[in-house]
Amino acid sequence: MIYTVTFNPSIDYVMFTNQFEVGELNRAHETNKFAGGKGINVSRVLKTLNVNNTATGFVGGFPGEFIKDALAKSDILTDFVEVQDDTRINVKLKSGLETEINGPGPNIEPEHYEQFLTKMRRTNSEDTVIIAGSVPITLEKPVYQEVAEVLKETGANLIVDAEKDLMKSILAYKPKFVKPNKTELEEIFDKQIDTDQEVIECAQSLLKEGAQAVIVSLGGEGAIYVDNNTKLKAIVPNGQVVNTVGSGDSTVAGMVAGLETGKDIESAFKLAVSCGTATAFNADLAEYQDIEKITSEVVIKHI
Ligand SMILES: Nc1ncnc2c1ncn2[C@@H]1O[C@H](COP(=O)(O)OP(=O)(O)O)[C@@H](O)[C@H]1O
Ligand SMILES: O=P(O)(O)OC[C@H]1O[C@](O)(COP(=O)(O)O)[C@@H](O)[C@@H]1O
Repeated sequence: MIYTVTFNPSIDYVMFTNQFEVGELNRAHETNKFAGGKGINVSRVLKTLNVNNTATGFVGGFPGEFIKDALAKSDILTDFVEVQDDTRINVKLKSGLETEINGPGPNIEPEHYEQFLTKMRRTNSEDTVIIAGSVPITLEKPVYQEVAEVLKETGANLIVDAEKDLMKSILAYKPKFVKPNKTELEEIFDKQIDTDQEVIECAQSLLKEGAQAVIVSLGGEGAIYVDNNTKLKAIVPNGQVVNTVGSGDSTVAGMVAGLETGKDIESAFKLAVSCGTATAFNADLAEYQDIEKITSEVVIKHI
């Protein structure tokens, strides 16, 4: 089974405004609410690609009910730990520019965390676990590392999409791949990255630290894939960007789906970026027909 872990899910409240003035009354002309959080987005796109999976993590209160309900409607299996506090609601403001405010997340009690670890202890070497996104601030333990330690024992495959220290903390556990975006890569290496060669060198450093492969997503510039044998660059088509929230998560989902269905690295990577771009061009996450169309337009080069 494929499991996605979202420690800190969210309702993504997307508001489209014609203009936005800080400190003034602004009115949205359209709003949407989506079940979000990085692992949950991966689950949703995996399901769109007909790859069954189970979403786990912590949910609470009415936003938690909203998320479980949305996933059930999409036939996605869930196995969340229920907490007392409300799951966060993240605001995504689309006013020409994209502005995001993400909440800190609910209180997670030690017994909730223990219940979650028990679920991870039930995985086995046939399973893949994708851990993605931030950790609620009340969960002070090194949870990424602790989960990676459990998975090392059970033999399950690990895939990670998280910021700076969270991602760095698990490299030694040899994740199948990690997916920083360019900004995250710059934060990890504390320097500005301007060229593909610099991206490759940073990715290779992550390989040296233990990652088996690295996908660096570059927004509208596509993405670069690096492992010890292969270096690929994906060029994505131009189109109308509607909402890039979840693009990176969609990239992760496409890669997992590609590998899971036996595609070679190049085809899996092509599917990955096609999912990312199909999401960027849509109000919600990528839809199947759009992914198929964009796949025929993406160009993959060996670099
Ligand atoms: N403006 C865009 N035009 C086309 N594709 C995009 C655009 N922004 C994002 N994407 C697609 O989504 C992927 C992930 O986007 P990126 O912004 O790098 O990740 P994240 O959401 O993690 O910050 C990119 O590799 C690309 O395929
Ligand atoms: O856990 P974090 O880092 O606060 O991120 C959560 C947010 O990221 C998202 O998962 C989107 O992530 P990406 O745009 O990087 O794919 C949103 O659904 C959610 O609001």
